[in-house]
Order: sequence, then structure tokens, then C-alpha cells
Amino acid sequence: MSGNDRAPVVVVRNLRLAYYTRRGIYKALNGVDLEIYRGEVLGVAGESGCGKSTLGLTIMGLIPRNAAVTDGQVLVDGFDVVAPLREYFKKAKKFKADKNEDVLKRLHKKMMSIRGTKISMVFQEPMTTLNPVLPVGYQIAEVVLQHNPALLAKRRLARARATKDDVKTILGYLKSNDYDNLREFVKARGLEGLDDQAIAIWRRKDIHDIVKELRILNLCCQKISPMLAKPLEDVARTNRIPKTPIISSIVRRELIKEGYIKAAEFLGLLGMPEPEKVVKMYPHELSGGMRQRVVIATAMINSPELVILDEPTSALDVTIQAQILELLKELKEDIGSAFMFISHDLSVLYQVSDRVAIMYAGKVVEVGPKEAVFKEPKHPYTQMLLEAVPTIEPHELKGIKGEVPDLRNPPSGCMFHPRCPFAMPVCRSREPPTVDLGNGHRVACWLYAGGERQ
Ligand SMILES: Nc1ncnc2c1ncn2[C@@H]1O[C@H](COP(=O)(O)OP(=O)(O)OP(=O)(O)O)[C@@H](O)[C@H]1O
Repeated sequence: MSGNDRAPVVVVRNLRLAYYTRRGIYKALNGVDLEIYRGEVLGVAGESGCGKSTLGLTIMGLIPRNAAVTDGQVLVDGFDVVAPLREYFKKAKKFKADKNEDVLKRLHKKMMSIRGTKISMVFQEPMTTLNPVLPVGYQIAEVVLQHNPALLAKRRLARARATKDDVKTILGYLKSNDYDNLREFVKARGLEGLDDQAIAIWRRKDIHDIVKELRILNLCCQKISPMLAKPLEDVARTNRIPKTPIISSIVRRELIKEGYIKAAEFLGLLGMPEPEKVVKMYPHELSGGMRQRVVIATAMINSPELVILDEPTSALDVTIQAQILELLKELKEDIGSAFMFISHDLSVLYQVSDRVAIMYAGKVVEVGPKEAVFKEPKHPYTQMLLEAVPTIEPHELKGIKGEVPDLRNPPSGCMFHPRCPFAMPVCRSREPPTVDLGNGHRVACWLYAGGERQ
């Protein structure tokens, strides 16, 4: 799949970012051009320090105060995430981190509605994301409460309104795998939210079919006090929690309780055994693989359009790593989100990606469908990276000679030229253009742009 027939979720154009430090200015991103399409996994690879994490964080608008966006755009649904930072840099005579921080703070406010609902991120070490003093279910519930309280209110109201006959009809649709008619029926009866609850129970692999049926039948007639029903209806309509102090805390408590149920449902879908127990546990009580599933659940619970995964499996052993990768493949099919999967492990990327982008010194040097990039790599850097991967069939492992350039003073022309066995005079003086090789395969190298003739 080239992905080009789908709409892009994120478009990055000529993105340039520099870190201002006491030791100098590090040009971490040097003109990144990239698109991520709906429903695809884009793998991003490259040696350590080539700017993979910086790119992911910039798309999220989560860069540190010493990072200046010197040029370019990051478009999420048409909204240019980096516009205020870029404008500040262009106007400022001298870059000041504290002024940049003010701009970042304003940006964070705007990004609140984008982060979590449109894009979210999973980091390598789950303990850095999870709060150690809160049960994991609470942490997942809070993410839903923050962005989508109406969903929780609708679910709770639906269980109060649903009759036994409604649930029996839903069960009938589930048994005949007729999810479309199930959803239509739920909508027509004004029971939105009940469909997801029933489907989540139905899809569980860890409980017997009889238990599933009983649980689904129990989704009806769960009465709410009239004092709570009215404010919940308001939340369902406005997607806002009421401001009146006592009502607000009662509503919050009820919605967090609902959030726990949704969290357990989602963890069940992610293959977590006994999710109802897990949601009440604290992060330190879980294994590394379970914690990473919780973080993935937190990132995905609001069905964002793009999930950025920064080395999500590097801290896990190989078996758990394989389970998480399998899980991501299933989620991609089920939820239809796009994934940007950052890893320096090319074999992992080959397993999960539809397309792959290879970065070098803050630039995408090659991008294309994974078969094209892995089987017919064009950029000398991609070829050398692939030759350095160990395989089961014995082959001579070649390291990549030389080092990643000092980003304070990167080489002129093509930044890879000092390490490139095919370097020509033009490579030293001029930056290579990006050449389109067809089928979405692009490479930034003079070898494919008539370099010899320059
Ligand atoms: N907060 C920061 N301040 C200064 N320089 C930074 C900062 N964060 C990253 N850098 C520098 O920016 C460059 C790109 O770093 P980045 O972490 O994005 O690379 P990476 O490809 O993700 O590397 P890795 O695979 O090791 O995580 C590196 O030279 C790094 O030292």
C-alpha cells in the first residue's frame, strides 16, 4: 500500500528545528518532508541522534523551551502546530528560551483538544508516562473524562434506559455478526454507547460465551437517581462537566466509575487477562508488558487519528515485544488510526510498517512502501543500514563507517557525503533534491538526480 490514495492525517513540510544549548546550536531537524496517511503504519528509522524523537515530539507540540522552530510546517487537520513558534523565531532578533516558553504555553492550551483526541504518543518507558500513585484504571478513565465526558455520560444513561428486550435484540445482532444493524438499532432507540459496551464484551477472548451473554443481558435496567440523571443528560448534550461544586463532584465520581468500566473493556480488547482486576491495580503491581499495554490503552482510548510510538517495545523482552507488535497490527485494523512507529530496529519496522522513512541528520533521505525501501533501497545510507542488520542466514555484517555528523556544524551539501562511498563533487557543495521514483518511493540523493553531470 503506498498510502497515497488516502487522506493524510499529518503533513510535515520543510521542518527545521534547532536546540539552543550552552555548547552551541544543534540543528536537529534540517528540512523534514513527510506525510502520514489514515490507517497506515509509518516506520521511522535511523541511527541514534538523527532526530526521530524530535520529529515525533514536534508533531505533538511537546518540544522543550530551548528548541527553536526555524522554518516549516506541521499540519494536523489543516492546523499548523508549529506556526506560533516559527513566527516567534522569525520576529525575534535573538532567540530567547523564556520567550519561546511563553509561546509554547499558549500553544499547549490550543493543543489540549488535539492531543489525546487527534494525536497521542506512547513512549519507550511506560513508568515515565504512568502516575505511580494512581490506579491504572483511574488514569485511563481520566483521559476519557478530560476529552469526552459526553461519551461516558451516554454510556451510563444508556444502561439506565435500556430494557431487557433491547438487550435481547442487541444479543441477536451480535450472534449473527450484524454490527451495522446493531448500531442502527441502538441509535434509533437513543441508546448510544450501549453498542460499544456490548461489542467489547462479545469480543473478549478470555471468558466463556455463556458468561459473555449474561454480562450483556445485565447491561440493562441499571437505574440512576433522578438527581444524577439530569446533570448526566446535560453532560451528554454539552460534553462539559457542570461547574456547580457539589453537582460537579457527584457527576465526576459517576463518570470516573464509568471510565473504569470502559478502561476494563478496552484492556480486555488489548488481550489483558482479568482486566476488571487490573484497572484497580497500581503501575508497580504490573509487569513491563502489562504496563506498556496500559500506556497504549491510554493513548488509544479516544480513538485518535494518529498515534506516535517512540521505541515502544525496546524495553521489553522479545516474546512480549512480539505480542505488542501483534496487538498494534490488530488495533490498526479495528480502529483505523494511523501510527508513526519510531525505532532503530529495522526488523521490528519491517514487521509492523506499511511505509518506512529513513532519517539521517535531521532529514528524511528515503521514504516509500516497506517492500521498496527494504528490498530495493536506493539511498547509500539505507543500503548501509540494511547491511548492518544481523539475519539468521549468515552474511558479512558491515558497520557504517564514520560517525553521525556534529549537528552544531553539519557538513555542506549532502550531509551523508563524508561517509558515502559514492560521493561525487556535487554532493559536497549542494543539497540533493528529493527524487520521486514512483509508487510513493522518494530518495534525496544526487545519484538519482543526474549527479555525475553536475
Ligand atoms: N533537549 C535537548 N537539548 C539539546 N539537544 C537535544 C535535546 N534533545 C535532543 N537533542 C539533540 O538533538 C539531536 C536529535 O536527537 P533525537 O533524540 O531527536 O534523536 P533520535 O534519532 O531520536 O535518537 P535516539 O534514537 O537516540 O533516541 C541529537 O543530536 C540530540 O543530542
